[in-house]
Amino acid sequence: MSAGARPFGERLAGAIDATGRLCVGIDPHPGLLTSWGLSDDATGLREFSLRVVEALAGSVAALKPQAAFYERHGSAGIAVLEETIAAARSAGVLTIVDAKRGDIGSTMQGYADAFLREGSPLAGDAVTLSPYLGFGSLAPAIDTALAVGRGVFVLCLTSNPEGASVQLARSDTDEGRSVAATIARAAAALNAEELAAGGDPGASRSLGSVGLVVGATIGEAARAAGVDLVGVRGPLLMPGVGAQGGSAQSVRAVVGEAWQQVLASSSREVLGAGPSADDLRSAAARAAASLA
Ligand SMILES: O=C(O)c1cc(=O)[nH]c(=O)n1[C@@H]1O[C@H](COP(=O)(O)O)[C@@H](O)[C@H]1O
Repeated sequence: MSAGARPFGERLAGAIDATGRLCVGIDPHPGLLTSWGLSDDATGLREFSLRVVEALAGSVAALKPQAAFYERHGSAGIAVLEETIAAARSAGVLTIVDAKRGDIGSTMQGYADAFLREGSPLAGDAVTLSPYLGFGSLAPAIDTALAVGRGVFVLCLTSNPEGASVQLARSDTDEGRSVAATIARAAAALNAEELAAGGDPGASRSLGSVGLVVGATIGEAARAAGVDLVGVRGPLLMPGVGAQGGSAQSVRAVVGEAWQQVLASSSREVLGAGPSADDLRSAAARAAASLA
């Protein structure tokens, strides 16, 4: 899909309405390449990625290629990531490039140019960002995304157990709020501005283009951290479904009233059903049905 006039949040809401709340991560782990009968090199990576796009386009709301598994193959792997993004665009499925970038503002513009600028071969429809140099340092990426109808997902409450030691810490500079709550409030302010500018300040089903990453495995952490997920008014990318132990039930328990914002994500559990396209589609359909 060519980014442009329609905001990312609106395009994602349309994809969720059409196909359900599932995103499938394209995480070509070496073990998965082997179990699919493919070589652990750029040729195997290409075959794996294009098969996933072909099998799942049209039946999931988004695909999320994990940049790490392309970068480990060097420049040939990055070329495959570019080809995967282009194939998904041609197939009409949204892509979230999982690159988790974050740096000082001036360098952040470089990442924005790579992952969000119109015409960049590494630009999907959205990118994951890490806010631990300060949410404000992400401004060049967020500004670039919003200007061209792309989106971002900012890490807020991650699925890994180590995340809590940083994300639940209380800030000295933001009235004692948790780090996660500070991040969520910053995203909420940007979404309120975007939705108001789009003439849709009140509609509860609208989604802004600044999403948060909230793990499917975090239990009560959003409440403990004082994070108002409904108030964010942006999509909640929820990895951890499947291999990390998360499920539709755990997603519901984490988000409560914010269900309409959920985009649950699963990688290994779906990919492990391959290489047959039918088996991949069945695994994705089972995961999507549990989220209906
Ligand atoms: O940003 C992410 O997608 C992400 C954030 C997070 O908190 N936890 C998390 O697992 N992820 C990513 O989601 C994917 C999870 O893969 P599976 O555990 O195989 O479903 C990996 O690519 C992770 O890097």
